[in-house]
Amino acid sequence: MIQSIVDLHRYPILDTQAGGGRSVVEACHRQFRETGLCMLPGFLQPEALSTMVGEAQRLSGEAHITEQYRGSDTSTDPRATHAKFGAVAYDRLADDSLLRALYEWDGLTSLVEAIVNQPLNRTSDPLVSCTLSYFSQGDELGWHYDSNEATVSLLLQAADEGGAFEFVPRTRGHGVDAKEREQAVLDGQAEHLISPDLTAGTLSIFNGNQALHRVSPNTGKRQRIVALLNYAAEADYVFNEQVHMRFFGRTSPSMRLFNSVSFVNKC
Ligand SMILES: O=C(O)CCC(=O)C(=O)O
Ligand SMILES: [Fe+2]
Repeated sequence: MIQSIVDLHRYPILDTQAGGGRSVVEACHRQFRETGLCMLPGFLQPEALSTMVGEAQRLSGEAHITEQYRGSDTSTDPRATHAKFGAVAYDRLADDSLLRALYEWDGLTSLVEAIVNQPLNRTSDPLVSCTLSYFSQGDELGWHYDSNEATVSLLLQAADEGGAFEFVPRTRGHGVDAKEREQAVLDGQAEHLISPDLTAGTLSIFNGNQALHRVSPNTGKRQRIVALLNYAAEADYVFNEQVHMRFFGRTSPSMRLFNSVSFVNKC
């Protein structure tokens, strides 16, 4: 099954202790240690990528649009963060969804753990564990930090103009004057900005809790679609209700049923 999802020729990660798998992990770990960002282009098999895009497009109509000006863990500078994009929760992925299968594959958790060199667990959140974000024309996710130890994203469809992922390594952390660096980033003067030309099917792993990063405004017509796969150091981690409400406009799977029933009644 997993061989029809992940390109195991390019990334022989069934065994990360020996041979090619070990080399992949070592190279990724080095990238992650040096910059806090590691990318695996062409991680998905082309057919799996188009199946995932198909599922994401089928679900796009029910994306909850979130718009906010400050996240819960933004920089010290009040100019951060404007965010507007659509989000679909984990419970909307089909039982036979390839994205769900990839997230629930223990081999991926082991790979991420090896790259970041820290024990991690998939989160137990019925909504946030693995989500889809949709950036339509004009949407963006302004400069921010994440609260997770490590963020894993899988780009399913790139924008045709704008919608770029930008990342400033080690904006904050030990012995760093975060305020000065954050201001430079927000002034457009960041010294070490990384702006990779991400292609669809790329898996990225980054320490978004130490590096300011953003998705620049999508100025093109094509929707940018990205899957976010969440992990936590603690077992059975569940995000709080504020996060659920902000991204999905509901707090639990049953609320969705309740909302759609009341919606039908109003029609
Ligand atoms: O869409 C992306 O590539 C990054 C998303 C992100 O930074 C986030 O959801 O916190
Ligand atoms: Fe982020």
